[in-house]
Amino acid sequence: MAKNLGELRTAIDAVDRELLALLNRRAALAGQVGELKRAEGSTVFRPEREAQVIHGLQQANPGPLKAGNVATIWREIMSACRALEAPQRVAYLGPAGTFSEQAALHFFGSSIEHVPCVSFDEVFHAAAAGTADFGVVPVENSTEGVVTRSLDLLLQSPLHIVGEVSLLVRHHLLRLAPSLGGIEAVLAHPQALAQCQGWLNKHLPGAERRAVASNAEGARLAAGNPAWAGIASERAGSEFGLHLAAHAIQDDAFNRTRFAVVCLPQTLEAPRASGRDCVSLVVSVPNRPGAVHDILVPLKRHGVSMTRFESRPARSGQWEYFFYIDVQGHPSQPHVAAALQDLQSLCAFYKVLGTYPAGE
Ligand SMILES: C=C(O[C@@H]1C=C(C(=O)O)C=C[C@H]1O)C(=O)O
Repeated sequence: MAKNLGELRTAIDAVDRELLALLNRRAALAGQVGELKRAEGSTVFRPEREAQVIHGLQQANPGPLKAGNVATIWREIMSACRALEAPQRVAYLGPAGTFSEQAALHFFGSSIEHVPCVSFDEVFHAAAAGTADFGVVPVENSTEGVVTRSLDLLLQSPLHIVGEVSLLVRHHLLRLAPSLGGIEAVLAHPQALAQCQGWLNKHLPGAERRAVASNAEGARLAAGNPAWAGIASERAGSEFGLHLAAHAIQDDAFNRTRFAVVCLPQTLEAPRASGRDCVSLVVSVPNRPGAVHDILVPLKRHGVSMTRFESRPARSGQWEYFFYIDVQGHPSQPHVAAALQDLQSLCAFYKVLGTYPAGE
């Protein structure tokens, strides 16, 4: 016979008590693992182990919970377990409500200490100087291409990449009024203005476009002037009490941004193989015919897939370039190690930016 509401709620309360006991048992076990790791001098946070935990549970999941729900729930459980040791301090381009913050929460879960910064340079500086344990910076957008400042900073910095996050980026037009009338200026980060230029040309051709340090900063300013609008996330809208005057105004419905998680090598050594890994490199080759072709040959020869190839001027004034290359796999796999070794022997400059579990 079907249970009534009261009986169902009593059953749910009983399950919640069981879950609570199990979660605390899990937290105590994670704490013991932490003690063991500290005793042997290794770092507590292991992103590749967490990626495996989530992947394993998704495989074992009989439903009705969806795979995405399983990931979200366990990311939070593991975040809470880690924070019992010491909350991780994570730097990102602030203020609250930026996509960088969203990426940080996606990667670390919400049991973190927020270190919002005013620029990408400051994010790198905070993580390198130790005022933050990790930094999260955008590296690439599916509409606008690379985030050049982040790539330049990665090249110069002692930080390495230990993880990546890919976020679907939906931009909304946010302002004090719920409609489009009377907007004189639209304030946002240059990347967001560029990702929405088609929509702005069509719907707000007369409005000035003003570049500001972040989208959330644009939203904050729009909250102080009824003739201004910001382009930012829904979260930034609620943070500053703004209406969504227009929903999802990015020109590409599938607009995504990829973020890198960076830290000093002593904060977290390179993650071990998770089974779905990526190596990011930056190299330069001597300026001679065929040199760029040559660096791709070892990858082909050893059967290593390249998922990214970008160039940036080397600023030598000589039309020389740095090449940013991502390959699939982990250097502990012999074919990956052999390909990287051959590639390195051809390069005038070679730096591994990081080895990390591939984001979804
Ligand atoms: C408990 C561990 O340490 C940390 C916490 C984890 C967890 O809560 O499952 C997983 C990996 C580490 O980041 C572990 O390595 O198993």
